[in-house]
Amino acid sequence: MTAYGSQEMSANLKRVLMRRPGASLASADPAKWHYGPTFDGEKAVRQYVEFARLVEKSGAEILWLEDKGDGLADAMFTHDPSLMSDHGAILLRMGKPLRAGETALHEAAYKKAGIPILGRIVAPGTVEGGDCIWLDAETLVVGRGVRTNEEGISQLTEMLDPHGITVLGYDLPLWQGEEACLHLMSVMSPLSRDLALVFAPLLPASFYQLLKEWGITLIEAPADEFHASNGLSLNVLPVRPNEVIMVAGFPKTRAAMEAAGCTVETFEADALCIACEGGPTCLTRPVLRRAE
Ligand SMILES: NC(=O)NCCC[C@H](N)C(=O)O
Repeated sequence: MTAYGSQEMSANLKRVLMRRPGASLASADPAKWHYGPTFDGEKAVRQYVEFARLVEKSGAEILWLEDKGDGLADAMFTHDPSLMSDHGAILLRMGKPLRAGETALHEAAYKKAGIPILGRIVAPGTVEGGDCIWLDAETLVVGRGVRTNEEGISQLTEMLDPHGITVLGYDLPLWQGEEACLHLMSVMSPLSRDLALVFAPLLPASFYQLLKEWGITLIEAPADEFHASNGLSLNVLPVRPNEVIMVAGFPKTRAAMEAAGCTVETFEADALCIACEGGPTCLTRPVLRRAE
């Protein structure tokens, strides 16, 4: 099956590219990778099993990449090295130099699955998938920051404009510095077409205004849980509109989403997500999302 296509963030997740962490993560040097004090490679591998079980339970087909010890510890965060469109996959160029080798893994996986490549970001451009949010099928918002630069956004614009897609770039704050991971998706998780979980203090102000203009209801992520989780309380994965998977341990954030009509599943991820600076959305590269 070669099905692909995704120009939205919360329609039913039908197919997804994921990489099971193994030897590379288990032996990662936390100082080199900027992993936090709760990092424990073996525990992270175990926590991932539970996350994968939740994705499988949702009914999504998983295209698996395996970690056979190539040293690419961050490669489990498959959201970032490529982006999917209805016209094929876009191979990205990572802003974090340690992650440069991951794009080739995605390219090989798409080739094997028979999924066409629409284009690729080339030097000096950089774009990471976590900085890209489809507001609708014709509008891609991209965060400009440490990981994604202006040149990368220009290349995306040239690639997508012929398909009737507008690319809008917004400056991200520096927050915890150049070594840390702050993507646009670190401060906003779309939950359905008109509902999103946000941490407004770190959103680009004019993007916040755009979301309001578009009539998107914003759930404010409780600040104490956002900070306690290194921002990961906010990174939630919709497997269907308003049906999400989140990291366990953030009851106020969970209750805020439930009060807005969401169903929430959780998994323990102190060693996997909080330590490694990436949540459930980052652990998945949607290949096919469809309303039906
Ligand atoms: N989309 C995401 O927010 N991905 C998280 C990536 C975390 C990884 N340790 C990184 O620094 O790139």
